[in-house]
Amino acid sequence: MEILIQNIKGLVQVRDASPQWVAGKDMAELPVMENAFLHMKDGKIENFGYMTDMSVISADEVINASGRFVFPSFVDSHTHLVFAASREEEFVYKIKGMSYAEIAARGGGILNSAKKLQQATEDELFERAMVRAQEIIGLGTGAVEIKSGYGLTTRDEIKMLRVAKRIGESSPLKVKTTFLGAHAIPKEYADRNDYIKLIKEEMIPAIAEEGLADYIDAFCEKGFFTPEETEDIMEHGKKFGMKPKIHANQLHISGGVQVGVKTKAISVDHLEAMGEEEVKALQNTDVMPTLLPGAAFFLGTAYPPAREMLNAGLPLALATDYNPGSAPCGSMPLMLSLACIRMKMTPEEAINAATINTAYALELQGEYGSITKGKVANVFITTEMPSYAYMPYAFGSNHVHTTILNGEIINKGLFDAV
Ligand SMILES: N=CN[C@@H](CCC(=O)O)C(=O)O
Ligand SMILES: [Zn+2]
Repeated sequence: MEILIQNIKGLVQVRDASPQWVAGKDMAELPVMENAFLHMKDGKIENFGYMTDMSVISADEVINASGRFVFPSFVDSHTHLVFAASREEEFVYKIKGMSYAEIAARGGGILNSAKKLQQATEDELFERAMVRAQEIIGLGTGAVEIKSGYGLTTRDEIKMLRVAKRIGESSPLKVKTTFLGAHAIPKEYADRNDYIKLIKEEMIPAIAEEGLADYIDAFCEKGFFTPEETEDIMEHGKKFGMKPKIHANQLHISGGVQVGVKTKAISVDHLEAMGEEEVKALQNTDVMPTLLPGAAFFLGTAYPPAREMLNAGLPLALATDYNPGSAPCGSMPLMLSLACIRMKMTPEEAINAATINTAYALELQGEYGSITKGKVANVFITTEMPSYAYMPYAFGSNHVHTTILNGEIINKGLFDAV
């Protein structure tokens, strides 16, 4: 299959040689080629350039993108896409003033999702998660990380990860999986060490045996897992080939950032509660700080101090955290808007954060996250818009018009019939 997109108003995130990531001041630079063409062949980006330099290309499909922009598909590097049911009853408790921690302490929150997930079959979970997978494809996402963490028994954690893997096999999404058995301690464990022992001695070996997880995660937070426990679990996971990616500093300065640095995590995610020491700890490391503004928006907590982190020269990634408890939304375009509006990131910084830097956070920067020859042909064409900054500016609408994943047209002209 060969696709040619021509007369592109702006080809966004074009890079001849893709960097590992972009950090600090460099995040303000977003390379955009105006009046461009993009040629995709056999699932890969074959060539791109200015229309004035285009030679004759005989493609199976020729798309005229005049007035529209072409972006590399978003990489959403943090989701809990597999869950059994929504939790809007807790949404109402929150509206009435109860905090996330109070709801969790009363058996709501993660434990509530675990109860529902344990009752669902693998096929039921798969069907429900596939609906979400289709939804995020329509919102411009092409690669996604999916965590377990609502199973909390060996059987159910495995069930979740099998479903996550099946999504990667049954949809055009590139999927990476993360084992998050250390999401919460189930109520039946009078001694928390017994649950941690189960994670280390039973869950991790069984999951590794089936090759179900690329990464290992823990919710390092007051009332969940301590920094010492997190470190112990991360180190154990590493022995089984799972690299750390940690839920850190969401509600408090939890020590999660430092554990991430110490255990050489690929990313530390959330970072709503950051002090100077945490920012410093991340400097000169390979850890990608990943911000999840959908959770701060939904829970009404402080937003991560993005500008301070950028001023300190750090790279930033942006992901949705799509989950039923703290961020029931898988829209990467909305994350761009929240990053700009609430965290004072510029559109250029936000787009870099949601493409090349999230690709790094999934170790996919060699194949995804930019328009670079030889990378996977994962792109979307926008609706007609005056500039690429219109994408985060005009929040709440879907500006993704046509989705191409692995060099195949997935959704075309979603709004043409409207
Ligand atoms: N913070 C921990 N885990 C999820 C929320 C889980 C839930 O409430 O179901 C998060 O990333 O926000
Ligand atoms: Zn999360």
